[in-house]
Amino acid sequence: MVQLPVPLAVTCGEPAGIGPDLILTAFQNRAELGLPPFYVRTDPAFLKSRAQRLGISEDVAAVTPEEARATFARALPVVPTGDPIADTPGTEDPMSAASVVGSIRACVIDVKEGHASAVVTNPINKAALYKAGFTYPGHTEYLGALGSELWACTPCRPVMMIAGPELMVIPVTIHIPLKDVPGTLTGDLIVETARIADRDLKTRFGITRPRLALCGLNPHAGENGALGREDEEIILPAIDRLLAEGIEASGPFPADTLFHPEARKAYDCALGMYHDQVLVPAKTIGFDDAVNVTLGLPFIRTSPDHGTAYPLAGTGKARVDSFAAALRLAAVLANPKAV
Ligand SMILES: NC(=O)C1=CN([C@@H]2O[C@H](COP(=O)(O)OP(=O)(O)OC[C@H]3O[C@@H](n4cnc5c(N)ncnc54)[C@H](O)[C@@H]3O)[C@@H](O)[C@H]2O)C=CC1
Ligand SMILES: NCC(=O)COP(=O)(O)O
Repeated sequence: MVQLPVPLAVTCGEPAGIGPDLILTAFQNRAELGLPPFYVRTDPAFLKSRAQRLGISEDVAAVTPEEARATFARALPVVPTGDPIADTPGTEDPMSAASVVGSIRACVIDVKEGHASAVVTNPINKAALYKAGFTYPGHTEYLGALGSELWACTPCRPVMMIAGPELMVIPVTIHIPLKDVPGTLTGDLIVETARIADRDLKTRFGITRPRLALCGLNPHAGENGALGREDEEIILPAIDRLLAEGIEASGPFPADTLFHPEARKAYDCALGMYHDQVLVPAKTIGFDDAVNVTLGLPFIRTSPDHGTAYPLAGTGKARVDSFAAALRLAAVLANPKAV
């Protein structure tokens, strides 16, 4: 008998967003999209309601994580979170925050307990969760905390990577206000981030000698200090430290000319000093096929590269490509030998 792979655990994300639509569309087209088996942790009645709204007639089955693998061929396996969720596309319900966060935590526990091979998250509305008392800036930071807690390893240092077929990028600082970036950027932060990138690109992505290109912080990478000193005083010494460790780091490069096709041939992954510096080119070049991957964790986590897209929720207009790519990549990273 052919043994099916261990399924992926998928979070519901913000119920008012497009996450539920993506789950249902992906399941409906699982064969054409070449998707590995997965199950979702949410309220099954809510997903049935969204399916009806979208005109998707696939069965939704309430299961345990152990039953999910065998169910996937006939019905969308859903492990109930216990809390009822209202189906109100585009309008968030403050009551759903606990279920959204609980779904993330439960999926990570599933991996720890061997029920799932990896976690794939759907977009959350960060502001809505902050309002409900969620203290982490985003999934990335929360998953780092869960990794440290559940694996009892030295504190996990999660690193955000947006990976597309044409460009892979990492923001060194992640979800912080732009005004705080210069004060947060230190040599240690850059070196730590690049070490994790180097290690995970080798071990998870099979790149033998990852070439990391580091962006400068200031226009023209500081123009020899005339346009800012961080490039010379923080980033350049960090690159020297990385080179001394045998990590193939280069830069600091002016970010405005690092992302055209010819420049991209010279590196495997670009490290930016702040979120938008590298997420703008990554999403511009690969919005539909790029995947958000968290490096530095003791488990695999991927996610689509986009957000909740409220106006599209419940309309059937959300494109499933990035979510499908996130499912496929999670399965590959969780089981590299199967590829
Ligand atoms: N990983 C996560 O949980 C993420 C969550 N967010 C959250 O999403 C919310 C909305 O953020 P925005 O900046 O508006 O980004 P967004 O990605 O939701 O939307 C940006 C634009 O892309 C379009 N779009 C997004 N996904 C699409 C898809 N699958 N198919 C077709 N069009 C799509 C939207 O309609 C909109 O025009 C925020 O609350 C933010 O916190 C944003 C990024 C990642
Ligand atoms: N813009 C991408 C993003 O912010 C994703 O954040 P996270 O929730 O995956 O940490």
